[in-house]
Amino acid sequence: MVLECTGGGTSGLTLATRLSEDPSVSVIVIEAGPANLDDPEILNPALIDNRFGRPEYDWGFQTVPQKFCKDRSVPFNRGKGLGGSSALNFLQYHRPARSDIDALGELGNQGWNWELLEPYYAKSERFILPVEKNNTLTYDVAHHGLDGPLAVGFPTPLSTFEHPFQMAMKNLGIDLIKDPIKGAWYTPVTIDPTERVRSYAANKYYQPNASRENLTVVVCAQVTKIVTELDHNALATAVEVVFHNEEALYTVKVGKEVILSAGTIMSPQILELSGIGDRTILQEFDIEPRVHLPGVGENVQEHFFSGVVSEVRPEVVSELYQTSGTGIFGIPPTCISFVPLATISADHETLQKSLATLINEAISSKRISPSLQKQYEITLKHQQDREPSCEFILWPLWRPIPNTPAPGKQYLIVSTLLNHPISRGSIHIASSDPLVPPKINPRYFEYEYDLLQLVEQIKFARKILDQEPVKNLLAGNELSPGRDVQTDEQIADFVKSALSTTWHTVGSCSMLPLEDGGVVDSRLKVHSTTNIRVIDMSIIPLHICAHTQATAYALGELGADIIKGKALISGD
Ligand SMILES: Cc1cc2nc3c(=O)[nH]c(=O)nc-3n(C[C@H](O)[C@H](O)[C@H](O)COP(=O)(O)OP(=O)(O)OC[C@H]3O[C@@H](n4cnc5c(N)ncnc54)[C@H](O)[C@@H]3O)c2cc1C
Repeated sequence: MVLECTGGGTSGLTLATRLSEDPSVSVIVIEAGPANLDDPEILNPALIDNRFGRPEYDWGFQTVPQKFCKDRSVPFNRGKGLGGSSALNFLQYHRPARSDIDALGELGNQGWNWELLEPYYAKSERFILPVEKNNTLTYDVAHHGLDGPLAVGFPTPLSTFEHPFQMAMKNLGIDLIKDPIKGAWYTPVTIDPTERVRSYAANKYYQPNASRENLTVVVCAQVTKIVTELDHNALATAVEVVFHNEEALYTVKVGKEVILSAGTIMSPQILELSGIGDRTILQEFDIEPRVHLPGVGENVQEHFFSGVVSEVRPEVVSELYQTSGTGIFGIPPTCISFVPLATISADHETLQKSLATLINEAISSKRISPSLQKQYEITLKHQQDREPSCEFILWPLWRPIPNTPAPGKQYLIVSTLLNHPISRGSIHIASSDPLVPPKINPRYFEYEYDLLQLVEQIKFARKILDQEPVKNLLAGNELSPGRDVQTDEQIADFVKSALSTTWHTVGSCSMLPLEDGGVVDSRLKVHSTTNIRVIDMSIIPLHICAHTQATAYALGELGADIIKGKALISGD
């Protein structure tokens, strides 16, 4: 049996490594980027954004101008090379709330719930307990896997910012908790604390198994098309995979299955180039439609990301450098809180009502599909049940957002993420030329509700910075938005200028029933095909309130068991 995995990223290498555990199975991974193995620029965990825009590491995508966000074209970095975005990400690692995973089943995906996925989070993780006793850190070993390939731990040393942040959150009525997901706590990171290197799909899954004879990895090879044959029931079967390498095109015959793991941006592009997608879009680019699947490239969701930046008192900066070597400015952020809107906003009931009204109006005017209606109803219910949808992170300023910092000064940012957005975007081909990047349109703030919620979050981020003991660390100068930005309208205007991607995009190949605009079924097979699956973050149909890498690994693990016939065997 031969399986082709296209995309050697987070889910792709997890999947390929697990599938090739069976010597009777041959696995070929085709990765567009270079191998980049043992590269200190990737391994050094302090270098988190040094590779942005460099084509050997980053696809360097951009969105189309955002109509509801000042026509800005927002940078959309994505990892390129073995490990994919796990080689480029900011290392934070944690699982989502149970309710987010149960929602996958509620949307019609038989068998999907927390009980299904939880063992696969655990299977991928090797949580390494801190060696030094640290009264600041909290964790619950029961929430972690201990024997998986992916080393996960806490950065050492921590700075002296974490404890004040936690205390400020407590003073603001946020529960301090041991582990995810509702409250303030310390996220572990994908750093191997023993080796002090980034732990990612390439060095923890692939490299230890690279000598397997049944595992072949081809790099610098961009898949351009899957060639299919149609049977009398119009079911498509993949027969060849075409890839581009150094100006030439190559073809691999499909042995058994093709699995797309090219990520949320590129998996829909490969499907559309192969004639699987909305026939109208395909015809626009003279691509022969093989399977009419209008959901391809639709239902795209992203965490919206903004924040408040404040100057740190100079003496605090020097204390930090003395006490911890590098202080917070040299370590990845670990202070995270996921909280319900109701906890942070006095206006939450008004907002909830406006969400309910928006849903009702959209239904009665037939502006949204029944599938989207189901998604929105789940989002509203999560709000009412006080499930988390807002996120706050304390970290050093790693880039000016958007005002320019004064030379020689140090800043902190409380970032805030809106994790259950209402706006839905799309990712479609922009050309029949596979080397032309797809058109990425997140449609930020198409629904004003998202803007209103983010404004509330910015106001709460300010409260954190104004709260002791954090306040005492700061010089009192707010760099962004700046103290002259006070009214809701002014904050909304700032948010539109400052909004960034969180690189957590999902949904472009949503796992949903066909009649609900789905692209893959609950066993991750592309609808109306016999041997094409998608296994990466693009299949998540309703966004989770968590960073996404833990889920990308869990999907790779689960996907391997589905293919091996060890999970979701009867579809229930
Ligand atoms: C800058 C950044 C910071 C992030 N920070 C965090 C964080 O701190 N914590 C967290 O949990 N998550 C974070 N994420 C998100 C997380 O890393 C991703 O959600 C996850 O890694 C996605 O996994 P994936 O397998 O879906 O895609 P990827 O890991 O991106 O893999 C896709 C792979 O497919 C390859 N590919 C694409 N097209 C083709 C083609 N045509 N042919 C062949 N190969 C192809 C790509 O080169 C890539 O290797 C971050 C992401 C980024 C980009």
